[in-house]
Amino acid sequence: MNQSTALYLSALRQVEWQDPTDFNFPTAAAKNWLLEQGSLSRLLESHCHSLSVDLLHNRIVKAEKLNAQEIGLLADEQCLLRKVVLKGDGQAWVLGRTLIPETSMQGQHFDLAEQGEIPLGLTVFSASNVKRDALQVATIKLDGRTLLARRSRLWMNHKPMLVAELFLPTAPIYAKEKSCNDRG
Ligand SMILES: C=C(O[C@@H]1C=C(C(=O)O)C=C[C@H]1O)C(=O)O
Repeated sequence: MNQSTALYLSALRQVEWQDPTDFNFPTAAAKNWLLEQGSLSRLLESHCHSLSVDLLHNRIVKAEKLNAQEIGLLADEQCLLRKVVLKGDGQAWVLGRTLIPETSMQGQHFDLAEQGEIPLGLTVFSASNVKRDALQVATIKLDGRTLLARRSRLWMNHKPMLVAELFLPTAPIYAKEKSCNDRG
């Protein structure tokens, strides 16, 4: 893992999550990205020719490694911790950090521990019963930039996982919006 990825992951762990109703979205487009209820992977796919995943970490963490918010949103049990970088046409767009309780992995049609370099959302949102709740948003100030992040709980066949996503500097969420007076 390179230094900037480690820095981003550390920042994502320390962020102060906010309720979307209290958040000042920088643009309408950013609001749409942050509040996306469907698969973020699918939304990213629609902005590139090829979406790929670099798997950085995929190991079980003990319950004592979870913070109080994570325990409150999930359960006080050991979880699979999955960290990835989602890339659009080779550009690093999103850092994903997902906690999947062991009980959430049981009884699924897919072994989520073996997800590998397939975007998690493509599998989760293929399930018959999926919903997203507890969505929170945040800004992260790093290297003189303000980056956007979100965290939400996904329920796959009534079993929860917690997904945190940091939008990296080249992500399409930051694309300059054509204002009405933009020429061309
Ligand atoms: C949860 C989703 O999966 C995406 C893919 C991830 C992965 O492959 O680990 C992690 C976070 C998400 O950005 C989604 O597409 O909404």
